[in-house]
Amino acid sequence: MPHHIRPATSVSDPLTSSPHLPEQDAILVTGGAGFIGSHTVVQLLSLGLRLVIVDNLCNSSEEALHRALELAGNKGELFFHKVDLLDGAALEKVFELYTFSACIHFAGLKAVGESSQIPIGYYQTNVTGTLNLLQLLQRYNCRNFIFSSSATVYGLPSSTDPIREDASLGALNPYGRTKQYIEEILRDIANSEPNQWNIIMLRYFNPVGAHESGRIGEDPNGIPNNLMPFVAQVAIGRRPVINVFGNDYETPDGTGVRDYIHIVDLARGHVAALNKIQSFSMGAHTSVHNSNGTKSLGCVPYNLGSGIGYSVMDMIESMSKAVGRQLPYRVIERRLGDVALCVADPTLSAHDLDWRAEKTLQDMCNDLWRWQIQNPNGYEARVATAASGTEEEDEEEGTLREDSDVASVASTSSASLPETSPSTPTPGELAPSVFASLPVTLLPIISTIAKPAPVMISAESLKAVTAATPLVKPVVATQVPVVSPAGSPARGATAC
Ligand SMILES: O=c1ccn([C@@H]2O[C@H](COP(=O)(O)OP(=O)(O)O[C@H]3O[C@H](CO)[C@H](O)[C@H](O)[C@H]3O)[C@@H](O)[C@H]2O)c(=O)[nH]1
Repeated sequence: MPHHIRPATSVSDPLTSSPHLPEQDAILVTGGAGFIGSHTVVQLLSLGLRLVIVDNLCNSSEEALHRALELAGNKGELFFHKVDLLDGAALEKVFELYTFSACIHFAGLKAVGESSQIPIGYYQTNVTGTLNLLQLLQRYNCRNFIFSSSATVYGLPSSTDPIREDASLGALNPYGRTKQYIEEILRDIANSEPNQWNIIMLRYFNPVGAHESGRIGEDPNGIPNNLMPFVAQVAIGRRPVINVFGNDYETPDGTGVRDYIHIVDLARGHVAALNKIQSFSMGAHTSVHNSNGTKSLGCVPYNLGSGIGYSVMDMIESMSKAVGRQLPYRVIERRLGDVALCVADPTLSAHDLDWRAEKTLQDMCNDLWRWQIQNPNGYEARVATAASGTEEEDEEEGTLREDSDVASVASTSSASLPETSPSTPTPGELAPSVFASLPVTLLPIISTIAKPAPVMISAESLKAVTAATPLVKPVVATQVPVVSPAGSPARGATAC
């Protein structure tokens, strides 16, 4: 039975508020408990949508889903299945339970360094996992798909200009190549069934920050690879000093420049993409055609970035402002594979998706700090691990403590918390329940997909029921590199 996103009242609807779904349909969200996934879930729930989350929780916490539902004011519906995408049989059980109108695919592994050490694991998890998912989507006739791609697919920028979607691709590591290959696969699939697929590939630049409530945020495993989670852990006192990877780049202050984007802006980008897909799904019912004459969107990449570049020193300065004291840093050698600058040209997203990044750098830092100070060890489920620390972490901190080459001394005691602005979920239509007979609870969680009929359990018993599932970390993003003197954002960019 074909499923379509319910047409809005007219094609010219701005479609910015709430994508409407047929009454019995749901949106499948893979990796929905991860950093980008959970923030997107808040946006979608706030619109009253029905979501089915599939996540193996290897790098995420179900607690994020509980909090997401709270943040959405208990709007919408959320069903969670702890399933690994490599377990095709378990995944199919999920497809047997619901009718999906669209899928947002976040799940995957995302650590650049690790991907060079275990490339087979990365190709298997990211590429094979995606193929399993796509096979089922095709079999169950859902051809509306949003993919978490990454600016990493661009590889080494050929110039210092902001990067457009038509730039050449050339990922530099196995992680990036999994994203690039999946993009190619998606193009092939769209071409194989003309006028049927609506696929949007969102190329994330550098997502940072947290929900403004401080309730959900990034909770990396072990030592953070990315700049801002590391900075936040220095701010909270879990690590002694920020390492600045080189200050001899061709940038205004010599440190690397990137296009940082607030996680909530990024999450809104997924709603914008869903709206775009909805308009084409509508086209299937009407005489609306794409500009190239086709009735479907096909497969289109969009950059999700601000178009503004900030240096590492800009980030440290803004985070210091958020925290209320100068954070300690030291300059060390460049990190292998880093580029000087990488910034998005967000023109196409603004034009086609009616989406723009709205939040400021200070918003990103204030919100990140709020999350970090309210959740010093991340989500509750990880407290035990974080508190004991890994051997690697202890070793590193020991080394760093002896290092005197720091710009200032960390002191968490003077930490200040930025003012909290209450979350204001977008009002939206409450979707009817998939299972009308089931009581609506705070978080209807279906834990067992081994049975054909869903079993709803309480949030409290969730951990007991969600036994072991190996594999995959939920996704997150990616990025790439532009420039500005400290505190003054540069539109676009110049050197690489
Ligand atoms: O401890 C750190 C971490 C990072 N940096 C610097 O901070 C900037 C941002 O680094 P991130 O690691 O936060 O982000 P990247 O842009 O390097 O990495 C992103 O882009 C990569 C591809 O280029 C991958 O996609 C990766 O997953 C994604 O996070 C870079 O100039 C980097 O050199 C530091 O100085 N110190």
